[in-house]
Amino acid sequence: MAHCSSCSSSSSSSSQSRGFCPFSLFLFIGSAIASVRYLKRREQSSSRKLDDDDDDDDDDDDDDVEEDRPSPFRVVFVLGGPGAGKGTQCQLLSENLGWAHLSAGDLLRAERAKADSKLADVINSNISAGRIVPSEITVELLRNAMEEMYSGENRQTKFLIDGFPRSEGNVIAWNEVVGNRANVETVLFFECPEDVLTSRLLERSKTSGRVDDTIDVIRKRFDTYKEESMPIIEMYEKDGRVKKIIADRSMEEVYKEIEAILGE
Ligand SMILES: Nc1ncnc2c1ncn2[C@@H]1O[C@H](COP(=O)(O)OP(=O)(O)O)[C@@H](O)[C@H]1O
Ligand SMILES: Nc1ccn([C@@H]2O[C@H](COP(=O)(O)OP(=O)(O)O)[C@@H](O)[C@H]2O)c(=O)n1
Repeated sequence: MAHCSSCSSSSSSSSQSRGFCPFSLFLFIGSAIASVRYLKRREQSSSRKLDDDDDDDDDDDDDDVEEDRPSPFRVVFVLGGPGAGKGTQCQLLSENLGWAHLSAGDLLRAERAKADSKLADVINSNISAGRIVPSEITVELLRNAMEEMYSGENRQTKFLIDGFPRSEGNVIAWNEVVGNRANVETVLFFECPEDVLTSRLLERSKTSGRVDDTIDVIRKRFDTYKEESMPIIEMYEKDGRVKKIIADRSMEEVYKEIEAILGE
């Protein structure tokens, strides 16, 4: 057993001769308790790791999102008709305020463009028809992008999610896959008359190279928006998370309003 310096200095010879020092005993018991606690913790963490490994088959990626993340991701959904200016504003906001911009449409187009993508056909057929791509595809792309940005150098935790959720299926898939690991703080709703949207989209079509920026598909996208996306915006309006943005104004005016909202 170790001897403490206070005992040794005051009565070293007597304590050594008796082989007992109360302070040393105290230290010994303290370190024994600490060792037992340490071993217990090690045991718990290794059995937890095994559980995780077992879970990997069913629930593999959930652990990646949660791993040592202190609090839920902060999310703002950005909704509104095609051409309302969602992408334009998100781009500005991410440059100036540090929110990451994730566009559901951009992620789908990027997946479609991959040479080896098995999803290219299904994504393409839906986008070309102005319909909603199956929700599990879109949510998976979003979830992967969020994880990637969180694991990157910046440890990104604030996301502007542009063009999502656009249907009941989108909401259900989000709740299943991301759920309470993200806190949807606000829903920005860009309101803009249809004739303005049409002229913006036709203007954009001159340079966008998008297969869906043609008048026929634009009309179909408006129908999809009214039938599937508007009910989702109304749902969020009821729970008080919607901030309506009058989008038929200059880019600067729209930007200032949103900047004030996100800066609150
Ligand atoms: N406030 C605005 N006023 C005029 N044109 C705009 C405005 N905001 C965006 N645009 C233009 O309208 C088109 C559609 O904008 P975009 O941001 O791509 O919309 P969304 O992402 O909602 O489809 C783009 O060509 C963009 O440059
Ligand atoms: N949540 C989403 C977002 C986009 N999409 C598809 O991607 C297309 C383009 O969406 P986008 O957000 O890039 O473009 P805008 O319609 O807002 O201009 C949509 O018309 C849908 O076909 C989807 O299926 N689900």
